[in-house]
This record gives sequence, C-alpha cells and structure tokens, in this order.
Amino acid sequence: MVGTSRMRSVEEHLDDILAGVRELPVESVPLDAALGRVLAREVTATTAIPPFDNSAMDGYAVRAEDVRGASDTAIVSLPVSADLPAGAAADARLEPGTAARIMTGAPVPPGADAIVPVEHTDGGTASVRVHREPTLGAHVRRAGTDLEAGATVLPPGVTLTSRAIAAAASAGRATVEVHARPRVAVISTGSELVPPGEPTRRGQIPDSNSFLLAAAVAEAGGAALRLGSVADDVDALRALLERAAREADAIVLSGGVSVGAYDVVKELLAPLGVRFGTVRMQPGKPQGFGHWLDGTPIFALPGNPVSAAVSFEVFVRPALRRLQGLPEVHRPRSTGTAEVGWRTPPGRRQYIPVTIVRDAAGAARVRPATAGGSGSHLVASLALADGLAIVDAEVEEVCHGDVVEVLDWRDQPPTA
Ligand SMILES: Nc1nc2c(c(=O)[nH]1)N[C@H]1C(S)=C(S)[C@@H](COP(=O)(O)OP(=O)(O)OC[C@H]3O[C@@H](n4cnc5c(N)ncnc54)[C@H](O)[C@@H]3O)O[C@H]1N2
Ligand code: MOO
Repeated sequence: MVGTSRMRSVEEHLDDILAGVRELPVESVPLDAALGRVLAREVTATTAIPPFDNSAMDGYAVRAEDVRGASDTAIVSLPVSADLPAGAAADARLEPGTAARIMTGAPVPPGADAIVPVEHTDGGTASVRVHREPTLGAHVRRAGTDLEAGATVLPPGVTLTSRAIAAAASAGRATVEVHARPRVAVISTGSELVPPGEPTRRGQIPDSNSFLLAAAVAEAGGAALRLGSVADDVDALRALLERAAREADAIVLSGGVSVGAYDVVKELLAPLGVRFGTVRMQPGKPQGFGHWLDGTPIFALPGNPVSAAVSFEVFVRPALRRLQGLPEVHRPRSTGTAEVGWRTPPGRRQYIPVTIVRDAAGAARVRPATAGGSGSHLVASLALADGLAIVDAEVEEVCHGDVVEVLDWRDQPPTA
C-alpha cells in the first residue's frame, strides 16, 4: 500500500499497478481493422505458401533437358503446347519436346523443370525459339518455400503491422484473434482549467493534460475517451467517473493528488480504497492508483504537465501494454552522453526531458529540452523533447560528459 509516510520506489508502485490490471478479452477482427492490434492467438498457414509451384518470370515452361545447349548460335525451337496466364487452373503435364507459354505467378505444369524468360526467346505463340539455356529449376518458385502448410505465420504477442497483416492474408486468414483495444477515459481536474482556445481570465489556464493523455493513450495502442476537465467539485467528478467506468476499461485522471486543500480526487477516491502516496521520482512524486467500485483501474496522476507526461510513460503506458497482452511492457532503454551538466533532486530518481542527437554510429548525446531544467510546469518546451534521461536517486549532479540512461520516445513507435 502506498503510505503517506514513506516514499515508495518507482518499481514498487509499478508492480502494484501491473498486479492490478488484467489482459483484456480476445476478439476476432477482420484484417482491415487489424492494424496496430496485438495478436492473441497464433496465425498458422492454411496451405503451403506459395500454395503451388509457380513461375517467377513471364516466359516458357520447359523441360531443361529439351533446351540444353541453346544459344544464339544453337537456337532450339519447340512447339507451344499450352498458354498459362496467372490464375490458370490447368494441370496437364508438359509433353516432352514442347514448351508452355507461362506468365509470372501461373502454376508450373507438372513435368516442366525450368522457366525460360521471354527475353531469351523470340516470344512465339505457336512455336518458340529459345536462344539461351536455363539452369535446372530456373525461375520456378517452389510450393512451401515461404512456409509449409500448418507452419506458424505470426506468433501471439506481435503487434500487427502492414507486413504482418499481409502475411495473415497470404496464409488464408480473413480475420485474426486480437486483444481488445483498451478504452481509456481521460479526465483533467482543476477549477483553473478552461478548454484550449477559450478566453482565460487571470488564474485560468488551458487544459493541456487531457489532450496530452488522450494522445498518449492512442500512441500506446488504446482508444481514448477524452472527457475534458472537471472543476474541483466532488459531485461533478463522481458523475464523470461513473460515466467513465461504464464506458472505459481504464481511467486516467490528472491533478488533485498532492496535499492541496482542494484535492478532490483524493477526497473522493481515497475512501474507495484508491491508494495515494509519494514515489521517489521527479517529476511525478504524488501518485494514486486503485479501482473504481466496479473494478475499473484508475490512475490518478499529478497535475503538473511534465509530471503527467512522465507518469504516463512510467506507469500508465506499461499498464496499457499489459491490457493489450503485449509481452514487453517497457520501452527499450539505452544510454547517452550529457552535452551539458544539470542538477538533480536529492533522493528521487530524475526523469528529465531531453533532446537526443545520434551520430552515424547511433551513439546519443543528450541535453535538457526544457529551458528551466526539470521544472514540472514547463509544458511548452516539453514539445522539444525527444525522450527522457533517467538519473539515479543517489546522483546529485550530472556533469558534462557523464553517461546517463536514456528512454527515446521515438523508439517503439505507436502501436497504431
Ligand atoms: N505543499 C506541497 N505542495 C505540492 C507538493 C508537495 O509535496 N507539497 N507537491 C508538488 C508536486 S511535486 C506536484 S507534481 C504537484 C501535484 O499537484 P496536483 O496533482 O494536486 O495537481 P494540481 O495542484 O491540480 O496542479 C498542479 C499544477 O498543474 C497545473 N495543471 C493541473 N491540471 C492541468 C491541466 N489539465 N492542464 C494544464 N495544467 C494543469 C495546475 O494549474 C498547477 O499549476 O503538487 C505540488 N505541490
Ligand atoms: O513531482 Mo512533481 O511531479 O515535481 O512535479
């Protein structure tokens, strides 16, 4: 349990979250709707791929021995005994001493063991003059050379790309079994918030978090339901949460989790068993996680925009990947060299937005992206960041030339 007395580690809080979410059910979707979805059951080939021996060239199917030695000075002439366009169903044997005109993709007739490309002939239709000898098996694409019938085309857990969808189609599948896409309700809390574009009076600011978090949900493969912002009012928040729980598989809130007098998120949710506490990280110190009355997981993230972005990356994104049945919930990490020095908070792991420049060999150089360093309110300059540098709690200062851990937002691109 997150105590208010003791700061927990990032890992402790994340373990709680991952233990508190379950893979969503499996559904069957047509290939047209499969992009970005996570495969739940393996796809096997209904037939061999390719399903039959076929020609890789427009030309003539022959018995290689019938045209052995053919050259510009020793032209071999054969009668054309069949015409086989792609899609031809004919399966008559190629009679010795004849050629079948054949197009790319058409089934190679039994008995033929080489294709002579049309360029090596006179292109005749009644008979054909061959002026180059093919090697045995030339330009014949054998059945099953891509995959044998029954073989695994795609294993469970893969995110379906355009290439993976093509593989499923070629395996004779019209639908695939995938995990449901998590529907995630996003709610900002705070009486100071107004929808972007509307006039603000002193004290008010545009709600950026609900847009940040909804877009981040989509980037993580979920379907966001952005319910906007709600004032610091318990009844209004309760009504919105009831709707969110009905319509979504998870709820992400921002704001109202610190120690302020109007932190309604805590006021409403703590009595329901949602656990609030502090995590040894910066930004993102105050965190809440638990479940609504019907079991819908609720993430209560801090309201500062950089804190919300970092908290989503560190806690919500892994959970959304778990809900989708992805085997790896973490984004890959690498390292980078600090191009400038910066201060880090004592006793808390720092997640600082950085620009990342890679040299030709892939080595990364990083520098803080937000002009004011790691200030958790620096939402505008957050847009300049390529990722986060992660600095251990024990480190008090990063010096020019130090190697730091790097999480690159450009790695593991959106699942949809
Ligand atoms: N006395 C203390 N005060 C604070 C502490 C603390 O330990 N003791 N912790 C600070 C830290 S760290 C953070 S992070 C914030 C978290 O506060 P809340 O989650 O309660 O968030 P709010 O107070 O509602 O807002 C904080 C900040 O962010 C702005 N904000 C909120 N929502 C949005 C939004 N949707 N779009 C754009 N900006 C938003 C809000 O206006 C505030 O400026 O608490 C510190 N305080
Ligand atoms: O921890 Mo707060 O999240 O610094 O901004």
